[in-house]
Amino acid sequence: MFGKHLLGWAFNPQKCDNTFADWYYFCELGWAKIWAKQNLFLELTHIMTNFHSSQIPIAMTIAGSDSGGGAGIQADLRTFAFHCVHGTNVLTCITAQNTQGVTRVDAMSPESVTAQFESVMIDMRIGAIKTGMLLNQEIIKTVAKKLVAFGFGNVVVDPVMVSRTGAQLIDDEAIKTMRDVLIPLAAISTPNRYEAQILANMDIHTLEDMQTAAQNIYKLGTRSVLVKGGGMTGDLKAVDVWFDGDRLEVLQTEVIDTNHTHGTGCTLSAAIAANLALGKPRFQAVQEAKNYVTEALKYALAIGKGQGPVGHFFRQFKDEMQHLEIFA
Ligand SMILES: Nc1ncnc2c1ncn2[C@@H]1O[C@H](COP(=O)(O)OP(=O)(O)OP(=O)(O)O)[C@@H](O)[C@H]1O
Ligand SMILES: Cc1ncc(COP(=O)(O)O)c(N)n1
Repeated sequence: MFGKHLLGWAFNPQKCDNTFADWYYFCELGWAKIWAKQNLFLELTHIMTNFHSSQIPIAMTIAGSDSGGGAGIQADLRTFAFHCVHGTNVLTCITAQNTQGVTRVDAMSPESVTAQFESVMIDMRIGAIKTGMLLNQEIIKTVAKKLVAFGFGNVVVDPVMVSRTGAQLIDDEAIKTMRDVLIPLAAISTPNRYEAQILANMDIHTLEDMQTAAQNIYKLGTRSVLVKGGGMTGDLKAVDVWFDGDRLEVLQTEVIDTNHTHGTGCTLSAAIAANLALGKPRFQAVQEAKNYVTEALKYALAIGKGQGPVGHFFRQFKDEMQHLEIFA
């Protein structure tokens, strides 16, 4: 009984309220104490298995691996964990990457992408999916086909096509497929400035441009769109524009003064997907995700020789770790 109550507290998403540290400490300390003092391990394992299948929300990321651990699948899974959402993943490519850039990319085959997707979908109840780096036209088409086959609509499409610095990451054919085939399947699309320029077919320099672009991209068929401002200048860096066919909203936070912004886009879309999996409405999911990214930027990690990653749960450990001087 005692074990049941403790597990209920530790893994109840309603009570979780972003306290990844609570969860961590519970596992590290609480669990060990229970084992040592009461020898209830087998009972707890049994309860946890039942709990897992019935109550923990599950999300999926379809994205690439970042060997440096700052973006891609690695950032997505950490973000899901912070939100107390179990993360599953479909790997689309493997990048050799660090804080200074990408030196090699190996694509997974469309057959592998299909197999990973089906394997998870037929077994678990997925609440929301996010897509990240899909790399090429074949993989984009494969993902779109599978989403349609499973009738899955709770999808956040982060159309990774152009980096925030303006470098094109996928070829023109793949961009066309992203625009014509995948974006129309999205519940929420989250283009950055340069991706929005391509999708909306216009230059973006001002807040008004971001608003017009959001309205144009909505016409592609996505059920809502968030044009992100990280690639803008000045205060607009922290401004995103939302349009869902009805509401045109400007989301603004403080600008965080850091160069260590690697993984912000991945983290934002993963946090939106986690919030959707937790059952939050779309606009609320986006608002809370933006606040989460802003917090993660405050605890960005000055690691490596280049642009370090955002700190996904370091806020929780700030008192213990401040002396290490790792934060940006
Ligand atoms: N310096 C900053 N201060 C506050 N918010 C920021 C800053 N930089 C980016 N953001 C926010 O981070 C989120 C991600 O936006 P961004 O435009 O950087 O996406 P992206 O280009 O896909 O990401 P990346 O740079 O990781 O490729 C947005 O909500 C944006 O407003
Ligand atoms: C594997 C992979 N996926 C995505 C991105 C973009 O990351 P972000 O836009 O969040 O910095 C990246 N650098 N690597």
